[in-house]
Amino acid sequence: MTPDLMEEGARRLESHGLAPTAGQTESGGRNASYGRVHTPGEVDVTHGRILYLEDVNVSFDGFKAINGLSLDIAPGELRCIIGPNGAGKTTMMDIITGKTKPDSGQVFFGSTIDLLRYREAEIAALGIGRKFQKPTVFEQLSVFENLELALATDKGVRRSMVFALTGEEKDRLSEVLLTIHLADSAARPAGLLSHGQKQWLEIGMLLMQEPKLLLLDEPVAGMTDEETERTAQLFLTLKGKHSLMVVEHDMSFIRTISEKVTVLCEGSVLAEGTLDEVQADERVIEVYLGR
Ligand SMILES: Nc1ncnc2c1ncn2[C@@H]1O[C@H](COP(=O)(O)OP(=O)(O)OP(=O)(O)O)[C@@H](O)[C@H]1O
Repeated sequence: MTPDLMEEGARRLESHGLAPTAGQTESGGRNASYGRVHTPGEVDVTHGRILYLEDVNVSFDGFKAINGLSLDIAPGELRCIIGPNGAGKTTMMDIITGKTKPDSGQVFFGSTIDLLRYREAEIAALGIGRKFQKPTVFEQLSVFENLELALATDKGVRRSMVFALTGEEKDRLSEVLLTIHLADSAARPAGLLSHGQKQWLEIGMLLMQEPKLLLLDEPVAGMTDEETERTAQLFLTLKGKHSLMVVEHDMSFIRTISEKVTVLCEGSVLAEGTLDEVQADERVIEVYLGR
């Protein structure tokens, strides 16, 4: 959650006579990228790629966390990223979202938008949404109000306490409530939701901003089997309309949703293909899946 969304949430809570809960977020400083600041232009996907990384390198104190990383994602694709701890998966997402600037390489959104020229908030505004591992929602606000709040930042009306939803926005909010399986819980305080429902709500908050590309970091960690299954269905619904990059360790979840899987290791792509293909790859078995 960006500072401006935090501020807006605090104002909303005050207007309800509620004090903002300290530690509203649990994401350890790695927060979701809300806060669209301007209307995004169209992303040029005529070359069949919504995201394109070429020979990207990042070192931390001489340690190469990302090492000649190249990959691309097609519009509407649902790409799964797997790999051992420390492979560079989070750092790759940090680079795409502008949190970390690489030492060298290219990172393009569509064919024309050079992401390395933009700051984190601007990249969110361009239509790249990021979901961190832990849910980040305003627990004292209702599900509906959380979604409304995501729209408020989208509309650039952070300073106004009250704004009227247009018919189109009401429709979007209703559609998102259905998509995230929370239509029956619209009036519930978010704090009363289960862990899985909070995750869906946060995904819904991103969806309110109509992102073109969604980056999701371990979305089913800590979920029950039923919640994991519902999340798989949710992602399959989102695919096509949005492009998704999903980092996950849960192999049965990946089997349910995946088309193409990329295996990262030591900061670069070790293997790419269907889950069956990468699971049969000796190098992947060696470094990640075990024998
Ligand atoms: N800011 C930083 N400073 C120093 N080293 C870092 C920093 N960020 C990441 N690293 C190192 O870079 C490597 C890649 O880390 P990263 O978090 O991207 O891996 P990961 O694939 O996401 O791992 P995991 O599956 O455990 O989340 C690790 O060795 C990590 O310790």
